[in-house]
Amino acid sequence: MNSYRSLRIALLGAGSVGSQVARLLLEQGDEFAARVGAPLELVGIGVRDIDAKRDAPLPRELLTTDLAGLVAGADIVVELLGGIEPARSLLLDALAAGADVVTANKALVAAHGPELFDAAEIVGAQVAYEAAVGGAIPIIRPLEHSLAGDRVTRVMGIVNGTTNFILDRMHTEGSSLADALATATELGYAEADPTADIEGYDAASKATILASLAFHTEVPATEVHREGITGVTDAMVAQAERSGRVLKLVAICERLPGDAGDRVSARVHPVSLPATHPLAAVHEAMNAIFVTAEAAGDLMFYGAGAGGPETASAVLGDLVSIARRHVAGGPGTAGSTHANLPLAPFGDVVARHELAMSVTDRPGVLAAVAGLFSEQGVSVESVRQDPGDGSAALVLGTHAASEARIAAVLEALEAHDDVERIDSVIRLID
Ligand SMILES: NC(=O)c1ccc[n+]([C@@H]2O[C@H](COP(=O)([O-])OP(=O)(O)OC[C@H]3O[C@@H](n4cnc5c(N)ncnc54)[C@H](O)[C@@H]3O)[C@@H](O)[C@H]2O)c1
Ligand SMILES: N[C@@H](CCO)C(=O)O
Ligand code: NA
Repeated sequence: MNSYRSLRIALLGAGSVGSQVARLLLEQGDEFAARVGAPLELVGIGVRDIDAKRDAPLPRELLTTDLAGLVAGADIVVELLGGIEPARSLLLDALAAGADVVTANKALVAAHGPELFDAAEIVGAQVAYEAAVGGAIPIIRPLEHSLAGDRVTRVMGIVNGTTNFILDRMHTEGSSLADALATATELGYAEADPTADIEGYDAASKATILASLAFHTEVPATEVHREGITGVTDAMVAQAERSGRVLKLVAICERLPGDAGDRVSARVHPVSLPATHPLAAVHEAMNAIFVTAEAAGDLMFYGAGAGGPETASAVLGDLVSIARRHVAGGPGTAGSTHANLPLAPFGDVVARHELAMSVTDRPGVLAAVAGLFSEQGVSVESVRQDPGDGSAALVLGTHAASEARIAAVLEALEAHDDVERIDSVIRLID
């Protein structure tokens, strides 16, 4: 090993992920030093309550409630607090002082990534956030580095473990959404406020990050169309199973070609996948991300998207890589927004849809309903009708149609006297 001075590491947060990062750094210090070429000195761990119970026992003398003091003088700040403030301000202070930053905070990177990256660029520092998407799965680095010479056309993935766990339990055990969420929370997958998971906010943050990286375009979180899983019913699960399909919450980031040039779309919503689709085999809280690039073709990244030690793996990978640059020198790398492609409105996105509805059970209703589809230029691919007691359950599958046209069909259906209720709308993936 050369004689490079030790690097001062400040760790903010000792929760599920932070306590594991601290444990591994302390347990494997010699190995990290060998890999980096300099000792990594954990100078302190910023916590809220020194006496709180932790997942891993940590040396009391390292714990401090003075987070601002800890950040000052650090070479690398590892932020594992979660939330926007005080994480944002602490990291901006760290960057202003020339420190590098590692974070797992997808909410922060999605909402304030450009602000952090700009602050880093001013001083030549780095911001690394591999753990923010797909937990342990290497996905940020592949998009930023390995695929830097290719043109990515689509990123589609299961990026929220909690909702995947819930939908999986609804399919495999007939669990209710509420029961499955309670289990996911007990297992430590869910966010502190699980609304972020089940309403799709967490996945939307990840979609923002993935789309921005994949397409070299700033994609604000507010531009990501978002639907969670609270509208997914037992009946929809049963319906999907009857068709040999599985419901999953996915993030889709696409480059949409058009006459006026390419545009970018990022969205999060449930989809119905054939049971044979590779993403259908992603069970429990696992994550998987499909990347399609022009030259590389299809790539799939699979692994643990949540969990303390798993996420710590990605955090420590970033830490080692940043620490190596300190020792070896050379420029840092960062994503770019040079392409700056326009964003496509959600209405322009095209998909096959399946609409289930309850209609009056009388002759001519099917033709009337089908007519509403054709009036909006939506072509019906399949129709199934189950007669009921005075009303009939109708399931119509469409050919690929824009979201705007489907929205118009739904409006017309809702206004139609013979349509009692729209039971569900789900997008189909082939
Ligand atoms: N847990 C996972 O599986 C996972 C996976 C990927 C990313 N992440 C991200 O990693 C980050 C940490 O997640 P976690 O699961 O460890 O959360 P956590 O809630 O278990 O830990 C956060 C810790 O930070 C502390 N904290 C928060 N604000 C503080 C403040 N102002 N001062 C001092 N301490 C403060 C909390 O007391 C808590 O101990 C989050 O950004 C999360 O989104 C977590
Ligand atoms: N709540 C998140 C944690 C990992 O980001 C999930 O369920 O995937
Ligand atoms: Na990752």
